[in-house]
Amino acid sequence: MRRKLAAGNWKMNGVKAQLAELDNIRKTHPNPAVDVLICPPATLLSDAVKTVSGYPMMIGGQDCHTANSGAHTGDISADMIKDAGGTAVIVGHSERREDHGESDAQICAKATTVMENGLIAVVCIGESLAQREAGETLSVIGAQLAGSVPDTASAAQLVIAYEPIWAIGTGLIPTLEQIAEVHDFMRENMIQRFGTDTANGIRLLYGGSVKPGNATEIFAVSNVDGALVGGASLTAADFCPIIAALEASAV
Ligand SMILES: O=C(CO)COP(=O)(O)O
Repeated sequence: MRRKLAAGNWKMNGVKAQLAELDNIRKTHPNPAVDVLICPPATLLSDAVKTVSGYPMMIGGQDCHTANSGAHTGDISADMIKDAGGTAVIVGHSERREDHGESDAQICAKATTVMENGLIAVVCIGESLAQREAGETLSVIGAQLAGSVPDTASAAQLVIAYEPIWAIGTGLIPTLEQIAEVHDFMRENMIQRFGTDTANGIRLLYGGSVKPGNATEIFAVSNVDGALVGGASLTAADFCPIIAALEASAV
């Protein structure tokens, strides 16, 4: 039904030498049984696409503008990412929301542009520690889903990544029960909005301190269809065991 997805977000890490890690992933997993996506910094997009030529790995962007072109110094568009050979774009990462003040409405507009360009939008949502401690997690997630996911979304072009802000880069992860609660909530929310068929095709990823050591237990959680991995996607040595754990969970 849903093909599992192991996604890596390199964030602002990597110069050309980093592309060797894509080769290493390819050598270790020549024929992955799950979808694999790496989102390098924009400067490496074209070279990353060339590096994985002939290998079933998707390459994506980490953000894009809402427009396809125009007077927006420093921004890149979904059209440019597509032109470079990318097939997916992360939108609404909490680091973009925080560093650049991005709102749900802007993220929704970005996701719409990504989909209009025929690419997959990986829409990120997640609560802060203060929101979790205040018992607001599900209401925050519900509001972010309502505000950031376009009405026009199709299952094939939408991936949602649940990334609790306090779990990103901290080594902390929610309990498995907490992950299940949010993922079940997200699935139900999508069913209410898009109907069962579409909702059951949307991949829901968990992100935040996913490592080789915790991947297997996270992938066994209800409605977790893969991971969006930051730090542990930077080396094949860390990312390949995560791919393997996802493959094992898929059988
Ligand atoms: O933000 C993340 C992926 O987008 C998660 O980052 P870490 O895996 O480094 O915690």
